[in-house]
Amino acid sequence: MAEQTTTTTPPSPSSDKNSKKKVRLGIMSTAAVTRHILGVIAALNNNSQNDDSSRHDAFVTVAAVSSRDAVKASEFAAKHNIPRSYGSHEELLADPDVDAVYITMPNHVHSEWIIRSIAAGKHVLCEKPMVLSSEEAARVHEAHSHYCALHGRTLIVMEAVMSLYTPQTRQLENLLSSGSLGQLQYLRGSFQYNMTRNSFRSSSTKEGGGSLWDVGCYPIYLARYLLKQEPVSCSGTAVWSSDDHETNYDATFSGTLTFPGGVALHIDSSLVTPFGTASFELHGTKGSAILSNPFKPSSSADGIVVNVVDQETGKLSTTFLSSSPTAAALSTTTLDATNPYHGELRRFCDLVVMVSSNSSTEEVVVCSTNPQFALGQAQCMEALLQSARSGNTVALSGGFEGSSSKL
Ligand SMILES: NC(=O)C1=CN([C@@H]2O[C@H](COP(=O)(O)OP(=O)(O)OC[C@H]3O[C@@H](n4cnc5c(N)ncnc54)[C@H](OP(=O)(O)O)[C@@H]3O)[C@@H](O)[C@H]2O)C=CC1
Ligand SMILES: O=C1OC[C@@H](O)[C@H](O)[C@H]1O
Repeated sequence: MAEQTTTTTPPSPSSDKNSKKKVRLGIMSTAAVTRHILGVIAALNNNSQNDDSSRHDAFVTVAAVSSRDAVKASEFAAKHNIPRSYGSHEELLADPDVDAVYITMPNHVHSEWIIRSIAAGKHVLCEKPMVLSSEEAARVHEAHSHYCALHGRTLIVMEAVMSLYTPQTRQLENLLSSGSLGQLQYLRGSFQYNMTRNSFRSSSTKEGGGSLWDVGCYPIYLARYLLKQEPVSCSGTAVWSSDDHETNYDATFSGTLTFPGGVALHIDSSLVTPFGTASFELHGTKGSAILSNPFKPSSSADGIVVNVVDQETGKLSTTFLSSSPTAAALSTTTLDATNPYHGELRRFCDLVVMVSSNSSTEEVVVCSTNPQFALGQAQCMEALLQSARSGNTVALSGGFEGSSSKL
């Protein structure tokens, strides 16, 4: 467990020429996943140079990068035009000109570095999964509450789940609140691919390896986010990578989570299918919504097919929610085709600026970035793995106090 330290002068986001706040981000590690956020930031910078409208203002800048290896850090910094590089994460945390960190290390060290970052007074965007157990979740929660109370300052700690920040997800929220699908009956989510490179993903499940932690988590995040509820029980089945319980991981996972009122979520995930697939479906008493690329939409054609049966005439109508102009045969509603990593980064930076300027923190309490959201997720993941190991259905306590109402 990291020692807690205190900061004397909390950093505050810098201002550009138009007095717009820019969050100064420090990237922790040279992981492959950083390419998504770096791509968004490069595009933002490019746009703001070529476009005077505030629509394209760069709201974030990468101030520094750290790695366990100073040479790697400096090469990464040179490649991506990052002003400062450090050969240790401690040095980055001591940089007063870093407001927030982006934690991209392997899963088993996330909670340690979140806690160290909080103690250094930094806002945190941490790659999923933020934590690997309820115990880690509770430690992060305690460190966060302790820091905020001691310093009278709100720190944002957000789990980087890009799927929650897409236009498709906004559209699903609208569909559910409109009631057009009727009473929800069940949801189904799937994410599989062929893991071709060696990584922490083939470490034991205790260390965050396996398909459930890597990709099976996405339909669970999305369902909890949309339903605004925590499941009450679950069961899971895995195809294990070996017979050694200490070191094996789930190469493939299938599970069912039951929410209050009996709504079921079926999930499956795999690291060993020959090609990648992903889908998410919601089925209600009046209709269904089917997404072909729900977690990481990448093109304008990644939309939602909504089938609704008219209760009086029995007639089925199909709508395709998409930004694709080729969907002319169906009744088409346009979605804004935004990069999911842009939505995620924008949300994080808006929250950092909001709490740094001491404006209302009410939104922080009710948004999906509340640390409670990660706590509820940790309970689901632990319970599913426990069920797959034991062969029993596992009861869930409904999440941490207030987690579902604060999504
Ligand atoms: N949201 C998304 O779309 C995606 C999210 N992810 C998440 O991002 C994270 C990183 O995944 P990925 O990019 O594939 O990872 P990589 O394997 O590419 O990189 C992880 C980095 O962490 C550092 N590292 C490696 N081992 C250790 C260790 N034992 N302790 C501390 N640091 C270590 C290394 O950086 P260095 O040598 O510089 O220290 C390494 O480059 C994971 O949590 C994953 O779940 C991954 C892919 C997509
Ligand atoms: O989080 C993730 O999402 C996309 C996958 O390709 C990747 O392996 C995983 O870590």
